[in-house]
Amino acid sequence: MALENNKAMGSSTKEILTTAASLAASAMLFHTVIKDFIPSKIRNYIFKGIKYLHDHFSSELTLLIDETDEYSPNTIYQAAMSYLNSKISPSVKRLRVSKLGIDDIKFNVSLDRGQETIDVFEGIQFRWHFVSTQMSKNSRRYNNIGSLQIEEDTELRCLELTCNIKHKDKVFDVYLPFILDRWTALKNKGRTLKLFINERKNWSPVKLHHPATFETIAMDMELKRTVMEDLTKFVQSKDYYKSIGKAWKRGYLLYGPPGTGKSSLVAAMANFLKYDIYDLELTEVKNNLSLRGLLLGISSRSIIVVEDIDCSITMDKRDIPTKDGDCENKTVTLSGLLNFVDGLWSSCGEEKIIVFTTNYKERLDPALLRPGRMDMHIYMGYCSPCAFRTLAFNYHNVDDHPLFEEIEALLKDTEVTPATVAEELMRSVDANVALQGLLQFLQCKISDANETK
Ligand SMILES: Nc1ncnc2c1ncn2[C@@H]1O[C@H](COP(=O)(O)OP(=O)(O)OP(=O)(O)O)[C@@H](O)[C@H]1O
Ligand SMILES: [Mg+2]
Repeated sequence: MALENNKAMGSSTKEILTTAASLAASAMLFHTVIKDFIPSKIRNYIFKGIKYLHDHFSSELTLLIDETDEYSPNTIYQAAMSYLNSKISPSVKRLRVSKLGIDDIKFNVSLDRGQETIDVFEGIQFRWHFVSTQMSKNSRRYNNIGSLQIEEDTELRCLELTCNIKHKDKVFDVYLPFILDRWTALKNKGRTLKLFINERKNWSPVKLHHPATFETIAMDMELKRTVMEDLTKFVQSKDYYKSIGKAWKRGYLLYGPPGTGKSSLVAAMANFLKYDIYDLELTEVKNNLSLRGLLLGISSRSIIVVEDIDCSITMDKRDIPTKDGDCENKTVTLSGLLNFVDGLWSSCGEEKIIVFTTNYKERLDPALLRPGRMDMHIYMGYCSPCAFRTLAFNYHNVDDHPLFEEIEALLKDTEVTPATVAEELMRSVDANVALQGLLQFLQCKISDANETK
């Protein structure tokens, strides 16, 4: 449209465009010459004028793609960042290099802040510029629901996409959808799952290589089937959640003694659903405001796990009002966490699973156990005969053995965790030796218990 306008305007417009372009090109030189003679306020004023002229007559279209859309990650930004990693022009002089795991053969190379790269797509040239702005410490602003937010040292990251304005339709109809499709395909196809850990206010990813699957988890068969069905139903229920007006998320509370497979079950869930895990260490989080920032930075299709919830949260402290009346949080509180779990924040972004684990369910605040808060409570108990068979198969590939009957009878009489049974089974690569060792271990344990009675 803009191009047609230019044509209609004829050669005089072309002259203006050329003038504006050369004005902009001379700006740098101009800046160098005048900076010693003209005060900065007047200088800025002159530059704003030149920029206005340039923008007004320019035939370029620039799209700004912010990292976050209000409080949720911006999918276009994520897709474009991933796309650009494979499109960096040879002329780019500054790159960021990382490696997700020690055994990863490939380096992840990405643009550094301030760098530009050119992508040619279907013969059209697109210029990408990675812009980063540091917001000053303790900036205060009101959010869209009118409450005061205090933000510290925020970095605003943004991608600028520039092309000729005549390609505007192509950008929206073809180029950006292509980048998004590529990203979705990459995310779903044989990708390595990630485990995110919170360090101060940010999430740091490492590769998730946990081998646990629902096949290897030793637990009651019926319970295992119920959990798997519940997860499958959840991922297929997008429309259902929408129709009942609920955020598309599900909460699980895993409880039981140490070494019964709670963390392993979380890994099995992630491997089953192909979801990333966000391991939220609450003791590392300064206050509810930081917690909110972290939670809002979590992508959809992920599992948020808070381990040992009974130890990691302040149950009794509440928000402490400051002198000037603002409600500034001094610590992470249960109310802050619950606000997220079933409050408005959790509806930003979709498809999330929240898992809390604890060794002591009875120590949890009743607010956390209230009906409807955690959708499913899963007890991970001591090793049952059925769980033992799974472990024997995991470690020695045996599904029957003459010692099974005796071991299973002893397991009914004593409390041994699957972790302990697994440890005994790993003592030898020979199944006969390992099972004999386990049998002796159980016999000793029971006779010790009888002696102390
Ligand atoms: N139910 C189980 N099925 C298979 N392996 C298990 C199971 N429970 C424990 N294990 C084995 O024991 C190890 C420790 O288990 P895990 O860390 O999952 O227990 P946990 O319940 O999370 O313990 P904690 O309460 O101390 O965090 C696992 O790496 C796994 O090898
Ligand atoms: Mg654990």
